[in-house]
Amino acid sequence: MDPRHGTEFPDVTLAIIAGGQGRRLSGVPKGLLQVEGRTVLARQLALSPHFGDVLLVANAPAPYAGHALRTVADPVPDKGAPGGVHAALTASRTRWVVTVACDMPFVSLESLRVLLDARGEDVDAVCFEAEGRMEPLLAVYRAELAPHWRALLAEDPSLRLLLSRFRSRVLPESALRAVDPTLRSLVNVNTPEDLARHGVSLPPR
Ligand SMILES: Nc1nc2c(ncn2[C@@H]2O[C@H](COP(=O)(O)OP(=O)(O)OP(=O)(O)O)[C@@H](O)[C@H]2O)c(=O)[nH]1
Repeated sequence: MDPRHGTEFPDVTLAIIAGGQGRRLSGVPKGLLQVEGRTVLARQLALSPHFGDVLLVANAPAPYAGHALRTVADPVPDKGAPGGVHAALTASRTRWVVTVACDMPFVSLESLRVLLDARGEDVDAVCFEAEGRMEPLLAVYRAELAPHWRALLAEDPSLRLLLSRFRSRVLPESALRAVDPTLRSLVNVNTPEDLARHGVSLPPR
């Protein structure tokens, strides 16, 4: 599929990063976790009409097969989330990529707009810092970083280290709170306790 035109962000791919093993949730495909009867993946895909393209990064794609999504695996395996972002940058057909982790059930379009509006010619990546932490899995990246990113993967870097190697714009918590007062877009669920706290359910057996 060619990148879609006539959308709000035709030069941006929405990349859902779902290549982890979800060990703290006994290996459940986290994109199939449910909120109010809808999977997290479906909630995130509801944002996709605003973007030029959409992409799923999953090393074990079978659980997501029903969605008929363009799906890629990590070209460099065993690098964790940095390898997932690399996969998205490599597979992108658009100039920019917005990454969303598949374990973030409450990502809003408004929060993505804040990130996307902070792009510029002198910027390679944009993310938020909130409650003292950067969140590089709700972030915008320039796709042409892919080869540089790949070279750095040899060092087994964290996402935060990678961001420090590029021209990254880190937006303050107040920028997100202006559109998302409780920072729900940044919630990610990793453990049974997280599921209970945020009203997220396991997929039906
Ligand atoms: N493509 C890709 N994505 C990954 C990889 N490791 C983690 N992720 C994704 O990165 C995000 C954050 O992952 P984590 O919570 O750190 O790891 P996880 O594998 O989901 O869960 P745990 O095994 O419990 O740590 C999720 O969206 C994962 O799907 C990987 O090796 N490749």
